[in-house]
Amino acid sequence: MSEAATRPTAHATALLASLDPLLREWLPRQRWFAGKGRPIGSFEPVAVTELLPRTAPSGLLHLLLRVRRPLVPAQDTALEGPSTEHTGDCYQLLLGVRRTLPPQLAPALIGHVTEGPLAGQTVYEALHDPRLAALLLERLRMPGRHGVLRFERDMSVGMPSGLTPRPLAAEQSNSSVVYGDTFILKLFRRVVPGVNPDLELPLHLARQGCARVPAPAAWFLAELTGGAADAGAAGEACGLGVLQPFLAAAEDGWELALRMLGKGEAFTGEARALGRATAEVHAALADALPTVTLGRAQIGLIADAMARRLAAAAQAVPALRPYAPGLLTAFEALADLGGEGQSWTAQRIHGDLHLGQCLRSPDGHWSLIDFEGEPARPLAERRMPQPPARDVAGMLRSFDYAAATRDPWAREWATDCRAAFCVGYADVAGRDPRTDPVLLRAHETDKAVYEVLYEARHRPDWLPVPLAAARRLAENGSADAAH
Ligand SMILES: Nc1ncnc2c1ncn2[C@@H]1O[C@H](COP(=O)(O)OP(=O)(O)O)[C@@H](O)[C@H]1O
Ligand SMILES: O=P(O)(O)O[C@H]1O[C@H](CO)[C@@H](O[C@H]2O[C@H](CO)[C@@H](O)[C@H](O)[C@H]2O)[C@H](O)[C@H]1O
Repeated sequence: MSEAATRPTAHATALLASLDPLLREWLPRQRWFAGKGRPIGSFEPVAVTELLPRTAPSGLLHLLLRVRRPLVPAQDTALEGPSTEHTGDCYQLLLGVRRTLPPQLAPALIGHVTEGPLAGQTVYEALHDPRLAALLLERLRMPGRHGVLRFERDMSVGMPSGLTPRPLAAEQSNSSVVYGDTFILKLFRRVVPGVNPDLELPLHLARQGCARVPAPAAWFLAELTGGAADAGAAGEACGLGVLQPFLAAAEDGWELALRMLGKGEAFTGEARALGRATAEVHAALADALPTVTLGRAQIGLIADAMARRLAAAAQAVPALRPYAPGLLTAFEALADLGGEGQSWTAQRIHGDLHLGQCLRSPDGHWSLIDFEGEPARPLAERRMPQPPARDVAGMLRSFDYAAATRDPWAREWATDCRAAFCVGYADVAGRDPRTDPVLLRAHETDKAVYEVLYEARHRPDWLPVPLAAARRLAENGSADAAH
Protein backbone atom coordinates (compact mmCIF):
# COMPACT_ATOMS: atom_id res chain seq x y z
CA MET A 1 0.00 0.00 0.00
CA SER A 2 1.29 3.43 -0.74
CA GLU A 3 2.03 5.99 1.90
CA ALA A 4 -0.33 8.53 0.34
CA ALA A 5 -3.14 6.03 -0.02
CA THR A 6 -2.94 5.14 3.59
CA ARG A 7 -2.77 8.48 5.41
CA PRO A 8 -4.67 7.50 8.55
CA THR A 9 -7.39 9.65 10.04
CA ALA A 10 -7.12 10.52 13.72
CA HIS A 11 -10.15 8.31 14.39
CA ALA A 12 -8.62 5.30 12.59
CA THR A 13 -5.35 5.74 14.45
CA ALA A 14 -7.10 5.94 17.82
CA LEU A 15 -9.23 2.92 16.95
CA LEU A 16 -6.22 0.88 16.02
CA ALA A 17 -4.32 1.97 19.11
CA SER A 18 -7.11 0.53 21.23
CA LEU A 19 -6.89 -2.80 19.35
CA ASP A 20 -3.10 -2.93 19.34
CA PRO A 21 -2.47 -5.26 22.30
CA LEU A 22 -5.14 -7.73 21.16
CA LEU A 23 -3.95 -7.91 17.57
CA ARG A 24 -0.32 -8.33 18.62
CA GLU A 25 -1.31 -11.48 20.44
CA TRP A 26 -3.94 -12.79 18.01
CA LEU A 27 -2.46 -12.15 14.53
CA PRO A 28 0.66 -14.34 14.82
CA ARG A 29 -1.58 -17.31 15.71
CA GLN A 30 -3.44 -17.14 12.38
CA ARG A 31 -2.40 -19.60 9.68
CA TRP A 32 -2.57 -16.84 7.06
CA PHE A 33 -0.27 -14.51 8.95
CA ALA A 34 3.10 -14.53 7.24
CA GLY A 35 5.04 -12.91 10.04
CA LYS A 36 5.35 -15.84 12.40
CA GLY A 37 8.51 -15.93 14.47
CA ARG A 38 9.31 -12.26 13.94
CA PRO A 39 8.26 -9.60 16.39
CA ILE A 40 5.62 -7.13 15.26
CA GLY A 41 6.93 -3.58 15.13
CA SER A 42 3.92 -1.37 14.59
CA PHE A 43 0.42 -1.45 13.15
CA GLU A 44 -0.87 1.25 10.85
CA PRO A 45 -4.40 1.62 9.56
CA VAL A 46 -4.51 1.57 5.75
CA ALA A 47 -8.30 1.93 5.73
CA VAL A 48 -11.00 1.53 8.35
CA THR A 49 -14.59 1.10 7.17
CA GLU A 50 -17.56 0.77 9.47
CA LEU A 51 -19.79 -1.67 7.56
CA LEU A 52 -22.26 -1.69 10.44
CA PRO A 53 -22.24 1.02 13.11
CA ARG A 54 -21.39 -0.02 16.63
CA THR A 55 -24.94 -0.07 17.84
CA ALA A 56 -26.55 -3.02 19.57
CA PRO A 57 -26.20 -5.87 19.24
CA SER A 58 -23.05 -5.83 17.11
CA GLY A 59 -20.92 -3.65 14.86
CA LEU A 60 -18.88 -4.69 11.84
CA LEU A 61 -15.49 -3.13 11.20
CA HIS A 62 -13.55 -3.68 8.02
CA LEU A 63 -9.87 -3.10 8.56
CA LEU A 64 -6.93 -2.96 6.20
CA LEU A 65 -3.96 -3.03 8.45
CA ARG A 66 -0.29 -2.63 7.71
CA VAL A 67 2.00 -4.66 9.92
CA ARG A 68 5.56 -3.45 10.11
CA ARG A 69 8.34 -5.54 11.53
CA PRO A 70 11.83 -4.54 12.65
CA LEU A 71 14.81 -5.09 10.40
CA VAL A 72 15.89 -8.73 10.45
CA PRO A 73 18.77 -10.76 9.00
CA ALA A 74 18.45 -11.73 5.34
CA GLN A 75 17.76 -15.40 6.10
CA ASP A 76 14.67 -14.52 8.11
CA THR A 77 13.39 -12.36 5.29
CA ALA A 78 13.73 -15.33 2.93
CA LEU A 79 11.66 -17.41 5.29
CA GLU A 80 9.01 -14.74 5.53
CA GLY A 81 8.51 -13.98 1.85
CA PRO A 82 8.88 -10.71 0.00
CA SER A 83 7.67 -8.26 2.62
CA THR A 84 10.08 -5.56 3.70
CA GLU A 85 10.43 -3.37 6.73
CA HIS A 86 9.65 -0.38 4.54
CA THR A 87 6.23 -1.32 3.24
CA GLY A 88 5.26 -4.06 5.69
CA ASP A 89 2.43 -6.46 4.89
CA CYS A 90 -1.19 -5.39 4.59
CA TYR A 91 -3.85 -7.67 6.07
CA GLN A 92 -7.62 -7.65 5.75
CA LEU A 93 -9.57 -8.10 8.99
CA LEU A 94 -13.30 -8.21 9.53
CA LEU A 95 -14.00 -7.54 13.16
CA GLY A 96 -17.24 -7.96 15.02
CA VAL A 97 -17.72 -5.61 17.97
CA ARG A 98 -20.11 -6.37 20.84
CA ARG A 99 -20.45 -5.55 24.53
CA THR A 100 -20.73 -9.21 25.42
CA LEU A 101 -20.11 -12.24 23.29
CA PRO A 102 -22.78 -14.95 23.28
CA PRO A 103 -21.37 -18.40 24.19
CA GLN A 104 -21.70 -19.74 20.65
CA LEU A 105 -19.27 -17.05 19.44
CA ALA A 106 -16.64 -17.81 22.12
CA PRO A 107 -14.30 -19.58 19.64
CA ALA A 108 -14.26 -16.38 17.53
CA LEU A 109 -13.01 -14.20 20.39
CA ILE A 110 -10.08 -11.92 19.66
CA GLY A 111 -10.18 -10.07 22.98
CA HIS A 112 -11.64 -7.43 25.25
CA VAL A 113 -10.67 -3.83 24.63
CA THR A 114 -9.68 -1.81 27.68
CA GLU A 115 -8.78 1.61 26.28
CA GLY A 116 -9.60 4.08 23.51
CA PRO A 117 -12.73 4.43 21.35
CA LEU A 118 -13.54 0.71 21.69
CA ALA A 119 -13.01 0.53 25.47
CA GLY A 120 -15.38 -1.94 27.11
CA GLN A 121 -16.13 -3.75 23.85
CA THR A 122 -15.38 -7.32 22.86
CA VAL A 123 -13.81 -7.83 19.46
CA TYR A 124 -14.15 -11.07 17.52
CA GLU A 125 -13.87 -12.66 14.08
CA ALA A 126 -16.90 -11.31 12.27
CA LEU A 127 -17.17 -14.14 9.75
CA HIS A 128 -18.12 -16.49 12.58
CA ASP A 129 -21.16 -14.37 13.42
CA PRO A 130 -24.03 -15.44 11.12
CA ARG A 131 -25.61 -11.98 11.38
CA LEU A 132 -22.43 -10.21 10.22
CA ALA A 133 -21.52 -12.78 7.57
CA ALA A 134 -25.06 -12.41 6.19
CA LEU A 135 -24.64 -8.65 6.11
CA LEU A 136 -21.52 -9.04 3.97
CA LEU A 137 -23.47 -11.15 1.49
CA GLU A 138 -26.16 -8.46 1.37
CA ARG A 139 -23.48 -5.89 0.53
CA LEU A 140 -22.25 -8.15 -2.28
CA ARG A 141 -25.80 -8.48 -3.61
CA MET A 142 -26.03 -4.72 -3.99
CA PRO A 143 -23.23 -3.30 -6.13
CA GLY A 144 -21.91 0.06 -4.97
CA ARG A 145 -19.46 1.79 -2.70
CA HIS A 146 -19.06 1.87 1.03
CA GLY A 147 -16.16 4.10 2.06
CA VAL A 148 -13.08 2.80 0.23
CA LEU A 149 -14.83 -0.50 -0.48
CA ARG A 150 -16.40 -1.15 -3.89
CA PHE A 151 -18.82 -4.05 -4.30
CA GLU A 152 -19.45 -5.51 -7.77
CA ARG A 153 -21.38 -8.45 -9.11
CA ASP A 154 -22.33 -10.32 -12.24
CA MET A 155 -25.99 -9.38 -12.51
CA SER A 156 -26.70 -12.39 -14.74
CA VAL A 157 -26.12 -14.69 -11.76
CA GLY A 158 -29.10 -14.98 -9.42
CA MET A 159 -28.19 -14.32 -5.79
CA PRO A 160 -30.97 -15.08 -3.34
CA SER A 161 -30.90 -13.28 -0.01
CA GLY A 162 -31.08 -15.01 3.34
CA LEU A 163 -28.61 -17.82 2.61
CA THR A 164 -27.29 -19.26 5.87
CA PRO A 165 -23.57 -18.58 6.33
CA ARG A 166 -21.02 -20.95 7.84
CA PRO A 167 -17.29 -20.28 8.00
CA LEU A 168 -15.16 -22.96 6.37
CA ALA A 169 -13.26 -24.87 9.04
CA ALA A 170 -10.05 -25.29 7.05
CA GLU A 171 -8.09 -22.06 7.50
CA GLN A 172 -5.52 -21.85 4.74
CA SER A 173 -3.84 -18.88 3.09
CA ASN A 174 -7.18 -17.05 3.22
CA SER A 175 -10.57 -17.38 4.95
CA SER A 176 -13.81 -18.56 3.40
CA VAL A 177 -17.52 -18.55 4.25
CA VAL A 178 -20.08 -20.84 2.63
CA TYR A 179 -23.58 -19.43 2.11
CA GLY A 180 -26.36 -22.01 2.12
CA ASP A 181 -24.22 -24.50 0.17
CA THR A 182 -24.83 -22.20 -2.81
CA PHE A 183 -21.91 -19.76 -2.74
CA ILE A 184 -18.50 -19.56 -1.18
CA LEU A 185 -16.92 -16.21 -0.33
CA LYS A 186 -13.15 -16.16 -0.18
CA LEU A 187 -11.72 -13.30 1.80
CA PHE A 188 -8.10 -12.53 0.93
CA ARG A 189 -6.01 -12.00 4.03
CA ARG A 190 -2.63 -10.68 2.94
CA VAL A 191 -3.55 -8.11 0.33
CA VAL A 192 -1.54 -6.05 -2.12
CA PRO A 193 -2.57 -3.25 -4.46
CA GLY A 194 -3.38 -4.43 -7.94
CA VAL A 195 -5.51 -6.97 -9.74
CA ASN A 196 -5.86 -10.18 -7.75
CA PRO A 197 -5.32 -13.13 -10.11
CA ASP A 198 -7.86 -15.15 -8.14
CA LEU A 199 -10.52 -12.79 -9.47
CA GLU A 200 -8.87 -11.88 -12.75
CA LEU A 201 -8.27 -15.38 -14.12
CA PRO A 202 -11.61 -16.97 -13.20
CA LEU A 203 -13.37 -13.94 -14.76
CA HIS A 204 -11.41 -14.42 -17.99
CA LEU A 205 -12.00 -18.16 -17.96
CA ALA A 206 -15.72 -17.68 -17.40
CA ARG A 207 -15.87 -15.25 -20.33
CA GLN A 208 -14.05 -17.87 -22.44
CA GLY A 209 -16.78 -20.34 -21.56
CA CYS A 210 -14.26 -22.57 -19.75
CA ALA A 211 -16.27 -24.87 -17.49
CA ARG A 212 -13.28 -25.85 -15.33
CA VAL A 213 -13.58 -22.93 -12.92
CA PRO A 214 -16.50 -21.76 -10.73
CA ALA A 215 -17.30 -18.34 -12.24
CA PRO A 216 -17.13 -15.31 -9.90
CA ALA A 217 -20.64 -14.12 -9.04
CA ALA A 218 -19.65 -11.06 -6.97
CA TRP A 219 -16.49 -9.51 -5.58
CA PHE A 220 -15.25 -6.52 -3.66
CA LEU A 221 -12.21 -4.29 -3.80
CA ALA A 222 -10.63 -1.39 -1.97
CA GLU A 223 -9.99 1.83 -3.85
CA LEU A 224 -6.96 3.36 -2.21
CA THR A 225 -6.21 6.44 -4.23
CA GLY A 226 -3.16 8.62 -3.86
CA GLY A 227 -0.56 7.16 -6.22
CA ALA A 228 0.46 3.75 -5.01
CA ALA A 229 4.15 3.53 -4.45
CA ASP A 230 4.34 -0.25 -4.70
CA ALA A 231 5.76 -1.75 -7.89
CA GLY A 232 3.46 -1.58 -10.86
CA ALA A 233 0.30 -1.04 -8.88
CA ALA A 234 -0.30 2.69 -9.25
CA GLY A 235 -3.95 3.54 -9.00
CA GLU A 236 -5.15 -0.06 -9.16
CA ALA A 237 -7.85 -1.24 -6.80
CA CYS A 238 -6.96 -3.94 -4.34
CA GLY A 239 -8.94 -7.21 -4.57
CA LEU A 240 -10.40 -8.22 -1.21
CA GLY A 241 -12.87 -11.01 -1.78
CA VAL A 242 -14.62 -13.18 -4.38
CA LEU A 243 -17.98 -14.97 -4.20
CA GLN A 244 -18.27 -18.08 -6.37
CA PRO A 245 -20.72 -20.97 -6.75
CA PHE A 246 -20.03 -23.56 -4.05
CA LEU A 247 -19.52 -27.05 -5.46
CA ALA A 248 -21.22 -28.65 -2.46
CA ALA A 249 -20.93 -32.27 -3.52
CA ALA A 250 -17.37 -32.02 -4.80
CA GLU A 251 -14.38 -33.62 -3.14
CA ASP A 252 -10.95 -32.08 -3.29
CA GLY A 253 -8.22 -33.95 -5.11
CA TRP A 254 -5.97 -34.19 -2.07
CA GLU A 255 -8.63 -35.88 0.07
CA LEU A 256 -9.67 -38.17 -2.76
CA ALA A 257 -6.08 -39.15 -3.55
CA LEU A 258 -5.39 -39.95 0.10
CA ARG A 259 -8.60 -41.96 0.35
CA MET A 260 -7.74 -44.03 -2.71
CA LEU A 261 -4.16 -44.48 -1.57
CA GLY A 262 -5.47 -45.68 1.80
CA LYS A 263 -7.59 -48.31 0.05
CA GLY A 264 -4.65 -49.34 -2.12
CA GLU A 265 -6.54 -48.15 -5.20
CA ALA A 266 -4.98 -46.60 -8.28
CA PHE A 267 -5.52 -42.92 -8.97
CA THR A 268 -4.25 -42.97 -12.52
CA GLY A 269 -7.68 -42.50 -14.13
CA GLU A 270 -8.23 -39.36 -12.04
CA ALA A 271 -4.66 -38.18 -12.62
CA ARG A 272 -5.23 -38.42 -16.35
CA ALA A 273 -8.52 -36.52 -16.07
CA LEU A 274 -6.69 -33.87 -14.04
CA GLY A 275 -4.09 -33.59 -16.76
CA ARG A 276 -6.85 -32.96 -19.28
CA ALA A 277 -8.54 -30.36 -17.06
CA THR A 278 -5.24 -28.54 -16.55
CA ALA A 279 -4.51 -28.46 -20.27
CA GLU A 280 -8.02 -27.12 -20.97
CA VAL A 281 -7.51 -24.30 -18.49
CA HIS A 282 -4.13 -23.52 -20.01
CA ALA A 283 -5.63 -23.42 -23.50
CA ALA A 284 -8.39 -21.05 -22.38
CA LEU A 285 -5.94 -18.77 -20.58
CA ALA A 286 -3.66 -18.69 -23.63
CA ASP A 287 -6.69 -17.64 -25.72
CA ALA A 288 -7.84 -15.01 -23.26
CA LEU A 289 -4.58 -13.31 -22.32
CA PRO A 290 -1.28 -12.45 -24.00
CA THR A 291 1.39 -15.10 -24.48
CA VAL A 292 5.09 -14.46 -25.02
CA THR A 293 7.96 -16.40 -26.52
CA LEU A 294 10.77 -17.04 -24.11
CA GLY A 295 14.09 -16.79 -25.88
CA ARG A 296 17.65 -16.98 -24.67
CA ALA A 297 17.56 -13.86 -22.47
CA GLN A 298 14.26 -14.66 -20.77
CA ILE A 299 15.18 -18.28 -20.13
CA GLY A 300 18.43 -17.06 -18.60
CA LEU A 301 16.47 -14.71 -16.35
CA ILE A 302 14.11 -17.48 -15.27
CA ALA A 303 17.03 -19.80 -14.48
CA ASP A 304 18.77 -17.00 -12.54
CA ALA A 305 15.63 -16.29 -10.52
CA MET A 306 15.31 -19.99 -9.68
CA ALA A 307 18.96 -20.09 -8.58
CA ARG A 308 18.42 -17.01 -6.42
CA ARG A 309 15.36 -18.56 -4.78
CA LEU A 310 17.41 -21.69 -4.08
CA ALA A 311 20.19 -19.65 -2.49
CA ALA A 312 17.71 -17.76 -0.31
CA ALA A 313 15.94 -20.97 0.72
CA ALA A 314 19.23 -22.70 1.54
CA GLN A 315 20.19 -19.75 3.68
CA ALA A 316 16.88 -19.84 5.53
CA VAL A 317 16.61 -23.63 5.90
CA PRO A 318 19.97 -25.22 6.76
CA ALA A 319 18.67 -28.75 6.03
CA LEU A 320 18.42 -27.82 2.35
CA ARG A 321 22.07 -26.84 2.05
CA PRO A 322 23.60 -30.28 1.30
CA TYR A 323 21.35 -30.58 -1.79
CA ALA A 324 21.85 -27.08 -3.13
CA PRO A 325 24.76 -27.85 -5.50
CA GLY A 326 22.87 -30.78 -7.05
CA LEU A 327 19.67 -28.75 -7.37
CA LEU A 328 21.53 -25.89 -8.99
CA THR A 329 22.45 -28.16 -11.92
CA ALA A 330 18.76 -28.18 -12.92
CA PHE A 331 18.79 -24.41 -13.34
CA GLU A 332 22.17 -24.43 -15.09
CA ALA A 333 20.84 -26.98 -17.57
CA LEU A 334 17.84 -24.71 -18.24
CA ALA A 335 20.08 -21.70 -18.86
CA ASP A 336 22.26 -23.82 -21.17
CA LEU A 337 19.26 -24.88 -23.27
CA GLY A 338 18.28 -21.22 -23.61
CA GLY A 339 21.82 -20.51 -24.76
CA GLU A 340 21.49 -23.23 -27.41
CA GLY A 341 18.55 -21.42 -28.96
CA GLN A 342 15.71 -23.44 -27.41
CA SER A 343 12.57 -21.34 -26.90
CA TRP A 344 9.29 -21.89 -25.08
CA THR A 345 5.94 -20.14 -24.90
CA ALA A 346 4.92 -18.48 -21.67
CA GLN A 347 1.33 -17.63 -20.74
CA ARG A 348 -0.82 -16.93 -17.69
CA ILE A 349 -1.12 -20.09 -15.62
CA HIS A 350 -2.67 -21.19 -12.34
CA GLY A 351 0.59 -20.60 -10.49
CA ASP A 352 0.16 -22.83 -7.44
CA LEU A 353 -1.46 -25.96 -8.77
CA HIS A 354 -1.70 -28.94 -6.44
CA LEU A 355 -4.24 -31.63 -5.62
CA GLY A 356 -5.95 -29.46 -3.01
CA GLN A 357 -6.81 -26.90 -5.71
CA CYS A 358 -8.76 -29.44 -7.75
CA LEU A 359 -12.39 -30.29 -6.97
CA ARG A 360 -14.06 -33.41 -8.35
CA SER A 361 -17.84 -33.35 -8.77
CA PRO A 362 -19.72 -36.64 -8.32
CA ASP A 363 -20.02 -36.96 -12.12
CA GLY A 364 -16.21 -37.02 -12.37
CA HIS A 365 -15.84 -33.45 -13.65
CA TRP A 366 -12.72 -31.71 -12.29
CA SER A 367 -12.69 -27.96 -11.55
CA LEU A 368 -9.68 -25.88 -10.58
CA ILE A 369 -9.81 -23.23 -7.86
CA ASP A 370 -7.51 -20.72 -6.12
CA PHE A 371 -5.75 -18.87 -8.93
CA GLU A 372 -3.95 -16.58 -6.52
CA GLY A 373 -0.54 -18.09 -7.27
CA GLU A 374 2.07 -18.81 -4.62
CA PRO A 375 1.00 -16.50 -1.79
CA ALA A 376 4.57 -15.51 -0.85
CA ARG A 377 5.51 -14.20 -4.30
CA PRO A 378 5.12 -10.54 -5.30
CA LEU A 379 1.91 -9.86 -7.24
CA ALA A 380 3.70 -8.57 -10.34
CA GLU A 381 5.65 -11.82 -10.55
CA ARG A 382 2.53 -13.93 -10.04
CA ARG A 383 0.78 -12.13 -12.91
CA MET A 384 3.58 -12.64 -15.41
CA PRO A 385 3.27 -15.16 -18.25
CA GLN A 386 5.11 -18.33 -17.28
CA PRO A 387 5.74 -21.69 -18.93
CA PRO A 388 2.75 -24.00 -18.36
CA ALA A 389 5.34 -26.54 -17.17
CA ARG A 390 5.23 -24.68 -13.87
CA ASP A 391 1.68 -25.90 -13.19
CA VAL A 392 2.51 -29.38 -14.45
CA ALA A 393 5.45 -29.47 -12.04
CA GLY A 394 3.14 -28.38 -9.20
CA MET A 395 0.85 -31.34 -9.81
CA LEU A 396 3.72 -33.78 -10.15
CA ARG A 397 5.00 -32.62 -6.78
CA SER A 398 1.53 -33.06 -5.32
CA PHE A 399 1.40 -36.75 -6.25
CA ASP A 400 4.74 -37.09 -4.49
CA TYR A 401 3.30 -35.36 -1.40
CA ALA A 402 0.30 -37.70 -1.36
CA ALA A 403 2.57 -40.74 -1.67
CA ALA A 404 4.64 -39.42 1.24
CA THR A 405 1.66 -39.71 3.60
CA ARG A 406 2.03 -43.50 3.41
CA ASP A 407 4.54 -45.54 5.33
CA PRO A 408 6.43 -46.82 3.43
CA TRP A 409 6.38 -44.05 0.87
CA ALA A 410 4.05 -45.09 -2.01
CA ARG A 411 6.61 -44.23 -4.65
CA GLU A 412 5.20 -46.41 -7.42
CA TRP A 413 1.73 -44.92 -6.93
CA ALA A 414 3.20 -41.45 -7.41
CA THR A 415 5.21 -42.53 -10.44
CA ASP A 416 2.07 -43.92 -12.11
CA CYS A 417 0.03 -40.79 -11.31
CA ARG A 418 2.73 -38.48 -12.61
CA ALA A 419 2.87 -40.37 -15.90
CA ALA A 420 -0.94 -40.50 -16.20
CA PHE A 421 -1.24 -36.76 -15.55
CA CYS A 422 1.22 -36.02 -18.36
CA VAL A 423 -0.63 -38.36 -20.71
CA GLY A 424 -3.92 -36.58 -19.90
CA TYR A 425 -2.29 -33.22 -20.47
CA ALA A 426 -1.05 -34.42 -23.86
CA ASP A 427 -4.57 -35.69 -24.75
CA VAL A 428 -5.69 -32.04 -24.88
CA ALA A 429 -2.52 -30.03 -25.51
CA GLY A 430 -1.16 -32.40 -28.14
CA ARG A 431 2.25 -32.37 -26.45
CA ASP A 432 3.41 -34.36 -23.46
CA PRO A 433 5.11 -32.12 -20.86
CA ARG A 434 7.82 -34.79 -20.51
CA THR A 435 8.96 -33.86 -24.02
CA ASP A 436 10.74 -30.95 -22.33
CA PRO A 437 12.57 -32.74 -19.50
CA VAL A 438 14.99 -29.91 -18.74
CA LEU A 439 12.20 -27.35 -18.43
CA LEU A 440 10.13 -29.72 -16.31
CA ARG A 441 13.00 -30.67 -14.03
CA ALA A 442 13.91 -27.02 -13.46
CA HIS A 443 10.32 -26.19 -12.53
CA GLU A 444 9.91 -29.21 -10.34
CA THR A 445 13.14 -28.34 -8.55
CA ASP A 446 12.02 -24.74 -8.13
CA LYS A 447 8.69 -25.97 -6.74
CA ALA A 448 10.37 -28.31 -4.27
CA VAL A 449 12.56 -25.40 -3.12
CA TYR A 450 9.42 -23.25 -2.68
CA GLU A 451 7.84 -26.07 -0.68
CA VAL A 452 10.86 -26.35 1.60
CA LEU A 453 10.43 -22.67 2.46
CA TYR A 454 6.66 -22.92 2.70
CA GLU A 455 6.80 -25.86 5.09
CA ALA A 456 9.58 -24.33 7.18
CA ARG A 457 7.41 -21.27 7.52
CA HIS A 458 3.94 -22.75 7.97
CA ARG A 459 4.10 -26.49 8.72
CA PRO A 460 7.54 -27.57 9.99
CA ASP A 461 6.27 -31.14 10.50
CA TRP A 462 5.90 -31.46 6.74
CA LEU A 463 9.43 -30.30 5.95
CA PRO A 464 10.78 -33.84 5.42
CA VAL A 465 8.48 -34.26 2.38
CA PRO A 466 9.97 -31.56 0.12
CA LEU A 467 13.41 -32.20 1.60
CA ALA A 468 13.24 -35.82 0.44
CA ALA A 469 12.26 -34.57 -3.02
CA ALA A 470 15.16 -32.11 -2.93
CA ARG A 471 17.50 -34.98 -2.15
CA ARG A 472 16.20 -37.10 -5.03
CA LEU A 473 16.13 -34.18 -7.46
CA ALA A 474 19.70 -33.29 -6.50
CA GLU A 475 20.87 -36.88 -6.91
CA ASN A 476 19.11 -38.10 -10.01
CA GLY A 477 17.18 -35.25 -11.50
CA SER A 478 13.71 -36.64 -10.77
CA ALA A 479 11.55 -36.31 -7.68
CA ASP A 480 10.32 -39.88 -7.83
CA ALA A 481 11.91 -41.44 -10.85
CA ALA A 482 8.87 -40.83 -13.03
CA HIS A 483 10.70 -40.30 -16.26
N1 LIG B 1 -16.11 -23.23 -5.39
C1 LIG B 1 -15.86 -24.08 -4.38
N2 LIG B 1 -16.68 -25.12 -4.12
C2 LIG B 1 -16.43 -25.97 -3.10
N3 LIG B 1 -15.41 -25.86 -2.26
C3 LIG B 1 -14.56 -24.83 -2.46
C4 LIG B 1 -14.73 -23.89 -3.53
N4 LIG B 1 -13.74 -22.99 -3.48
C5 LIG B 1 -12.98 -23.34 -2.43
N5 LIG B 1 -13.46 -24.45 -1.81
C6 LIG B 1 -12.92 -25.11 -0.61
O1 LIG B 1 -12.28 -24.12 0.18
C7 LIG B 1 -10.92 -24.48 0.43
C8 LIG B 1 -10.08 -23.21 0.44
O2 LIG B 1 -10.19 -22.53 -0.81
P1 LIG B 1 -8.94 -21.90 -1.54
O3 LIG B 1 -9.42 -21.08 -2.67
O4 LIG B 1 -7.94 -22.98 -1.88
O5 LIG B 1 -8.39 -20.96 -0.39
P2 LIG B 1 -6.91 -20.70 0.16
O6 LIG B 1 -6.32 -19.66 -0.73
O7 LIG B 1 -7.16 -20.20 1.55
O8 LIG B 1 -6.15 -22.01 0.12
C9 LIG B 1 -10.56 -25.45 -0.70
O9 LIG B 1 -9.56 -26.36 -0.33
C10 LIG B 1 -11.88 -26.14 -0.98
O10 LIG B 1 -12.02 -27.26 -0.14
O1 LIG C 1 -2.85 -22.41 0.73
P1 LIG C 1 -2.71 -22.77 -0.71
O2 LIG C 1 -3.59 -23.89 -1.13
O3 LIG C 1 -2.83 -21.57 -1.58
O4 LIG C 1 -1.21 -23.34 -0.98
C1 LIG C 1 -0.22 -23.39 0.00
O5 LIG C 1 -0.49 -24.43 0.93
C2 LIG C 1 -0.45 -25.78 0.39
C3 LIG C 1 -0.73 -26.74 1.54
O6 LIG C 1 -2.00 -26.53 2.06
C4 LIG C 1 0.92 -26.07 -0.21
O7 LIG C 1 0.88 -27.34 -0.87
C5 LIG C 1 1.82 -28.33 -0.49
O8 LIG C 1 1.16 -29.29 0.33
C6 LIG C 1 0.09 -30.01 -0.33
C7 LIG C 1 -0.42 -31.05 0.66
O9 LIG C 1 -1.00 -30.41 1.77
C8 LIG C 1 0.61 -30.71 -1.60
O10 LIG C 1 -0.46 -31.34 -2.28
C9 LIG C 1 1.27 -29.70 -2.50
O11 LIG C 1 1.82 -30.37 -3.64
C10 LIG C 1 2.37 -28.97 -1.75
O12 LIG C 1 2.96 -27.96 -2.57
C11 LIG C 1 1.21 -25.03 -1.28
O13 LIG C 1 2.53 -25.27 -1.79
C12 LIG C 1 1.15 -23.62 -0.66
O14 LIG C 1 1.36 -22.64 -1.65
